[in-house]
Amino acid sequence: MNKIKISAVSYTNTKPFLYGLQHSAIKENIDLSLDMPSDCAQKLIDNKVDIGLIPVAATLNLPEWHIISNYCIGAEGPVNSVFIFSNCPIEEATTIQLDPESRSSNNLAKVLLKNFWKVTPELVTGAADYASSTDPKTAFVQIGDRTFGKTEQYQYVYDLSGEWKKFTGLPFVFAAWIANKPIPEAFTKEFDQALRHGLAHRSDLLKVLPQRADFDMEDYLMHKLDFNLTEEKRKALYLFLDYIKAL
Ligand SMILES: C=C(O[C@@H]1C=C(C(=O)O)C=C[C@H]1O)C(=O)O
Repeated sequence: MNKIKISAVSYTNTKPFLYGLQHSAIKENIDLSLDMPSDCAQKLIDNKVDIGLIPVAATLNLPEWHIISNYCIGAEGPVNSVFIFSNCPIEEATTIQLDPESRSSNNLAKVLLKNFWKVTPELVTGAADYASSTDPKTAFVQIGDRTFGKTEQYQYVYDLSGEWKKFTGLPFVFAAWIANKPIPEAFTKEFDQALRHGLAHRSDLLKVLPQRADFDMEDYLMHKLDFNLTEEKRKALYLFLDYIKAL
């Protein structure tokens, strides 16, 4: 049998899933690569992989897509790794730099700016001074491990899934396991079992992950991230896609 090609996110948030895949027999049947989220999406769009843990916003660029797992990268409220960092209140920012590694959170920022904060700053992709501008009215979106320990460095910090919760009352799905073609059910069943195994062994994973004084890794992996793709999260996902389409 040809191996199923999979692209997964290279951040800490995906380590429980990797643990599960690496400790299950399914590892013999998959060809796994680790990529930044924007590249996971591009690989699935270009059909270089069959399945990706892709930013849900990128489904809008796929002619065919199937959610193949009951697990995701989500949050029931603040996630503690997806932020707008700013030196002024968000309502006063004139420029927002977007994160080149993100697809979902850049769009989440746009949805919140328009519909929740009701402001229209300039949005910049590929800023030369991304995340290092000294302009007091320039803020930036940032996701993943690069945000760890940064919440003390900026005067105004907006946790985007926390803000989404205030706006909609709903949880949020950043990324989901999505295929660009039908995948046999025997495989998806075994795949979900492997992911579940990884989630059940987060405490073992925490023992080997590097700890940092400025970030609560246990709280992040056990509580802030919520990996279950519940009905409410699916509802939030489709609502989010509707908001993106209306931008
Ligand atoms: C919670 C996170 O979720 C992520 C955010 C993504 C995005 O903005 O496109 C994509 C995948 C996830 O890794 C994070 O990266 O910190």
